[in-house]
Amino acid sequence: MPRQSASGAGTKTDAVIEVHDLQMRYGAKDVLTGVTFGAHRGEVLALLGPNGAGKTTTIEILEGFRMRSAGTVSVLGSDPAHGDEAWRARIGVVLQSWRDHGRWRVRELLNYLGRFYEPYSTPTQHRPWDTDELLGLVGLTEHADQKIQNLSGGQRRRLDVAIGIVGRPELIFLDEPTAGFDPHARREFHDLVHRLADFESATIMLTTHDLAEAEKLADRIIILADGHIVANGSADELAREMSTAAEVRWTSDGERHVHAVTTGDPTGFVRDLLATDADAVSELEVRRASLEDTYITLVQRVESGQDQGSEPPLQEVLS
Ligand SMILES: Nc1ncnc2c1ncn2[C@@H]1O[C@H](COP(=O)(O)OP(=O)(O)OP(=O)(O)O)[C@@H](O)[C@H]1O
Repeated sequence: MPRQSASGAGTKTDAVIEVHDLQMRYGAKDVLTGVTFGAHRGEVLALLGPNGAGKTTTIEILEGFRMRSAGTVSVLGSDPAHGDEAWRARIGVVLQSWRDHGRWRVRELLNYLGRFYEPYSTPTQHRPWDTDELLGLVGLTEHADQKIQNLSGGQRRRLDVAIGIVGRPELIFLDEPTAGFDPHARREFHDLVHRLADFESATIMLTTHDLAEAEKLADRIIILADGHIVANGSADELAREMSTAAEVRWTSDGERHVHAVTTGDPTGFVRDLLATDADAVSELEVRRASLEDTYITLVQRVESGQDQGSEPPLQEVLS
C-alpha cells in the first residue's frame, strides 16, 4: 500500500525538487517541452512513461549530469548545473549496475565508498551509514564477505542500492530499481523505500515500467509522454480523474450482474441496489479504472494526437 501521507502538496521549506518549464532539445529534437513539477521532503515520486518519453533525461538533469536547454530547476535548494561536492553528497543515485570492483568484497567496497562521505557529516545527519546497518537494510548481511563478481543478479542490484545510499542521502534517484528482482526481493525493496522515506525522511524519485510497483510505492505518480507531463497525482487521484466508468458487479439469485456507472459516484448505485433487496445481493464488487487503464488511456491519447500538450489535469507544483 502507498503510505497514507500521500500528497503532492508541501510547504516551501519542505521543497526538495522544484522544476519549472523544463525544456530539453537534442539537436533538432525537442525531448522535453515544458515540464513543471515539485517534490517535498519524504515524498516518493514515480516517473512513468513510454520508452523515449524523456524520463532518464529529466532525472539526469536533476542529478546535474545533463545540462538543460531551458527552464528553472532547483534541487535541495541549488541549481543542479552548479551543484558542488557538498550538494552532491546529499544526493544518492542508483545506476543500472555496478560492474567494477568484481574482486572486492561487499563490505570492503561499502566501507571504502562510505569514507568519501565522512567530511559531509552534519550535526543532524551522520554520514555515511554504518556498514553493518546498511548491509542489514538492503538484505546483504549474509553476503558481506562475498566477492562482488560472485553475487547473483538480484544481490548485485541490492548492492547497487547500497552504493547509491551509502552516503545517507536526503534525495535518492532510482532508475528501474527492481529490474531483475524476484518477488520476495521486490517486496523487501519496497519496504526499504518506505523505510527510507518514513524514517530517514528521504525524498525518492524512481523510474519504473512496472505500474503495480508505482502504485504500491509512490505517493505521487507523474506520467511523461511526448516530452510533457500528462498526469500528476496519487494513483487514486489518477484513477478517479480518468475513470469515466466504474463497474459494479454482484450476484443475486445465483445470477451474476454487471452494471457500468458512467457518471458520478458508484456509491449511490450501490446504496439503491442494497435498498432494493440487500439480502439477495452477494459478492458485491466495485471496480474503478486501474492505474494500468489510466496509463494506457493517457498514453494512447497523446500518441493519437488528442493531447496537444495542454496543462496536465492534476498538476501540482510546489510554490
Ligand atoms: N544524448 C542524446 N542525444 C540525442 N538524443 C538523445 C540523447 N539522449 C536521449 N536522447 C533521445 O531523447 C529521447 C528521450 O530519451 P530518454 O532516455 O530520456 O527516455 P526514457 O523515457 O528514459 O526512455 P526509456 O523508458 O526507454 O528508458 C529519446 O528519443 C532518445 O533517443
